[in-house]
Amino acid sequence: MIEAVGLTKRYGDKTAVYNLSFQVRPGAVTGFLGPNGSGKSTTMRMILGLDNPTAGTVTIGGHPYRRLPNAPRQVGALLDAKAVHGGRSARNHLLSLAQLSGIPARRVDEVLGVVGLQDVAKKRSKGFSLGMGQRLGIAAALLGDPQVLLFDEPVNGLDPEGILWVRNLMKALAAEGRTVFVSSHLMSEMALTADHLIVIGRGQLLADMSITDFISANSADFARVRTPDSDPQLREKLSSALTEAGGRVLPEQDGALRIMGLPLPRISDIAHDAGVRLWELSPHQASLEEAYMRMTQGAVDYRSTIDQKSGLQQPLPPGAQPPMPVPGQGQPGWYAPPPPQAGGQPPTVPQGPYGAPAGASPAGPAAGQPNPYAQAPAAPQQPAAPAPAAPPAGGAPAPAPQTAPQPAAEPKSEDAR
Ligand SMILES: Nc1ncnc2c1ncn2[C@@H]1O[C@H](COP(=O)(O)OP(=O)(O)OP(=O)(O)O)[C@@H](O)[C@H]1O
Repeated sequence: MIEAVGLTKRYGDKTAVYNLSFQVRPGAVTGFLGPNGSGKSTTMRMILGLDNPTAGTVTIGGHPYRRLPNAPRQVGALLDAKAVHGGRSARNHLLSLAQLSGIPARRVDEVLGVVGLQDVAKKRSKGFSLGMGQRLGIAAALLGDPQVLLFDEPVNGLDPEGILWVRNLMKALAAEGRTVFVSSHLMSEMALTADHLIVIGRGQLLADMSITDFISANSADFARVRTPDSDPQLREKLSSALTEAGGRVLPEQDGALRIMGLPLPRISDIAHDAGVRLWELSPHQASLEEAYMRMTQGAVDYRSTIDQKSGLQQPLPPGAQPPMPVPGQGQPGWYAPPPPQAGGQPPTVPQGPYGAPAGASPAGPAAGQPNPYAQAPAAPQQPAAPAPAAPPAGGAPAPAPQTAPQPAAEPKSEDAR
């Protein structure tokens, strides 16, 4: 298990991670989500002992990474697939990593087979495609047959077959009882792969819950209603009637209406009473992507000037009400309506492992430390220059950038796959 408690990282004035507490448990794939620059890679580097926390702790199997005995056999990681000596063959790259960690050479051939690179094992990695590089990075992570695995954007550059392979691999690793922690920007992929989600925004915890809970806590059930295209007045009439009855009405891109706050039978009755024929009346639940967008839109650092100026919103139809802002979560867009609760309040969310709300609100400030985000402007910030990669911390032998280690407290079977 990975456990972070009050984890904070500052780079000069920049607070990359603030008071982050979470657990990543074995036997499940835990997705790690957050907008660009929200602190995912920094968190992973701290887990792997590549960066020192400014405050707080993070342990693997109860030990800081650097104190794990034979760490490369306890924890494996893919952080940067490009961090490979391009002049070396895939096999030699893995062999050198194996030698450093006392892993037998036969394991190199095994993992090359697992990731499907056996036929190009003797080719120099500088000729590898992005997808091949990702596979080589995954092979390096698997080398020590670790119980704990961290993957930073593992499906980057992979084709659909490769993405499916990674998905099945993650699930299989978790099914073997391993701890699998994976960051990704692909929500649809996370919805298919992860059992549990940890979501951060501007370095702070936004959610720590199962995918199912995350979607229901951050999205609203809604109905789609479509009136005959030939008569736009019917749409307006229905929109007014539904609004009058207490529903929230938003336009869909295809001309339908999205209705929140009214059950389907009631919508049907209202339409009937108003003399409006319906071509569609269907129940819906927002996708993980919509739920994620809704949760994180207040914590996005980098936003297109086009989005800033015109937004994604469409003009509302007559009688329709704009979505209400949710405290601490920014202004919802048309695709991310507030939950259908009185006053547009955010839903009750499950408690996190430390008693703090694991859902919409960030964890409280660390004792004695001011919250650096307390005064953060709601408006998007100016894009900053890309951050330089953090150097390995201190003088301790750092793991190879893409190959980090695995935890001591959990038993593991050698060559289990
Ligand atoms: N070595 C560093 N020095 C200064 N600032 C840094 C350093 N590393 C990261 N940062 C800053 O910390 C913040 C978090 O960066 P991080 O790379 O952890 O985010 P991320 O969530 O992984 O982003 P992405 O999804 O774009 O990879 C960013 O604002 C980044 O510029």
